[in-house]
Amino acid sequence: MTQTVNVIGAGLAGSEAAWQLANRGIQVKLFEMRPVKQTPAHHTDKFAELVCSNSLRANNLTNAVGVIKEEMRQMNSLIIQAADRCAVPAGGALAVDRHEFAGNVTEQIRNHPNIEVINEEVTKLPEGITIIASGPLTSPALAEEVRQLTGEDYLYFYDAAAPIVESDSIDMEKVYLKSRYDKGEAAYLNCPMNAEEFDRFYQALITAEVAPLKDFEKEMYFEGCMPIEVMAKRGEKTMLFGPLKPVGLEDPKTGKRPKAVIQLRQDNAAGTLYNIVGFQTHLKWGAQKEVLQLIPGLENVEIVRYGVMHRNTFINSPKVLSCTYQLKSQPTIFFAGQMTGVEGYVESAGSGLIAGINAAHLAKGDKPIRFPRETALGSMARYITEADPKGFQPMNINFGLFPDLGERIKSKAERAEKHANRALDALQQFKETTTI
Ligand SMILES: Cc1cc2nc3c(=O)[nH]c(=O)nc-3n(C[C@H](O)[C@H](O)[C@H](O)COP(=O)(O)OP(=O)(O)OC[C@H]3O[C@@H](n4cnc5c(N)ncnc54)[C@H](O)[C@@H]3O)c2cc1C
Repeated sequence: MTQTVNVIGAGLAGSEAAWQLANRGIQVKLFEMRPVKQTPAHHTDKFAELVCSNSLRANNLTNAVGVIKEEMRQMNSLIIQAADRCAVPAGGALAVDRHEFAGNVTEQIRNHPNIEVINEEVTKLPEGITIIASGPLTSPALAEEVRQLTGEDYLYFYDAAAPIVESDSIDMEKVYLKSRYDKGEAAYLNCPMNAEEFDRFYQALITAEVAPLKDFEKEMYFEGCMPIEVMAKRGEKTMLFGPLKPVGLEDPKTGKRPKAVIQLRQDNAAGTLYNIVGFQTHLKWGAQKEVLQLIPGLENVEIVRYGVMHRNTFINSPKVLSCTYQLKSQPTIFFAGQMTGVEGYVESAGSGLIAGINAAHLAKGDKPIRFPRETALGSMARYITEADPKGFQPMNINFGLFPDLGERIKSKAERAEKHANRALDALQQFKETTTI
């Protein structure tokens, strides 16, 4: 008889895992604590809520994260299908209307006959096969359970989220619509700065007041989600080669390249909201407004959501997990999502996809399967479980994911598609020769 599988957390990973299980005929109990108990970063009661950027990043085969998306499409991924349905213009990226997207995922999960949603906080692990997908903001009681289960000390660090502003409040005379190197449609609003404007903005940013960090938590940032003020303090060049990079963003009015450019990305389908790209911040709210108002075009900006910072919890995957996402010491327990140390919406969902498939195998009395190393999904699973466990750091979302595939794609950009196609062929062959 097949067993029921518990999934804890209806975020990107848990929703995908539940979907994969349910579509394989497995009964799923999906536990989600929101809205009974909120996390410090979520705002709604919807599943798969995107807490910061509304972009799922590159959507083409010349980028590793584009390859994993394509693999997930071919694996009937709930998250990627919903994203495709709710896409908003974003050049070569797959960005979504976050409310439509989360609404879509929630509806499909709630309407699935094999999924029972239980709105409560899990404080003790349930009996039976269980996928823990409670994310970087796992509630403290469950985090303690997991700590005891894995016998490992947790690593904590901070992540940051960027502010969202009203498009009505942007001075459209001063900004221009363009994607870098005119790739894809012109999807970004660009705020150009000359040397003087940049200098004023830069000085304000490095001297602005930062919200206090709690004593017991170590100040440690993810490179890919580093607060803008922390980056600025590393030197102005760090910003000019980072999120304020002007190359490929010449001002159409002058034909010239500004000293710096701040980009805004559409955040909802109606186009009434924009988020400030790469502008995660831990500045005090008043200071945030003052600094943003120094950006040309944003002098009268209305901020609908300020940048925030919060804790991130993850396990030492190379020590405790196998590449099937099972706990080595207790194979009926799976981990998925950011808890495993993957970072990013798509990567989290991708690990949920594999954990869901494997938990379904186990529930039916079959052996879990290992995705081939050649595929992006398999490459990611191997990386996080085969990395050096000493000082294990979650993966950086901006620097390409998969050390194998990701690096090959980056270093040999002109042959990227060939590498990507090899990954997709490997997946195809895997599907033809294995019962997935
Ligand atoms: C502030 C912030 C900004 C980020 N910015 C980006 C970004 O811009 N781009 C990007 O790609 N990635 C970003 N990330 C990373 C990305 O959000 C995560 O990788 C992704 O959401 C993780 O998916 P997940 O399913 O593991 O966790 P989540 O999506 O967080 O889902 C976990 C779910 O578990 C629930 N839960 C927690 N504890 C319990 C419990 N005890 N019982 C029941 N339910 C519980 C939570 O309510 C939540 O719904 C960011 C993360 C954070 C926290």
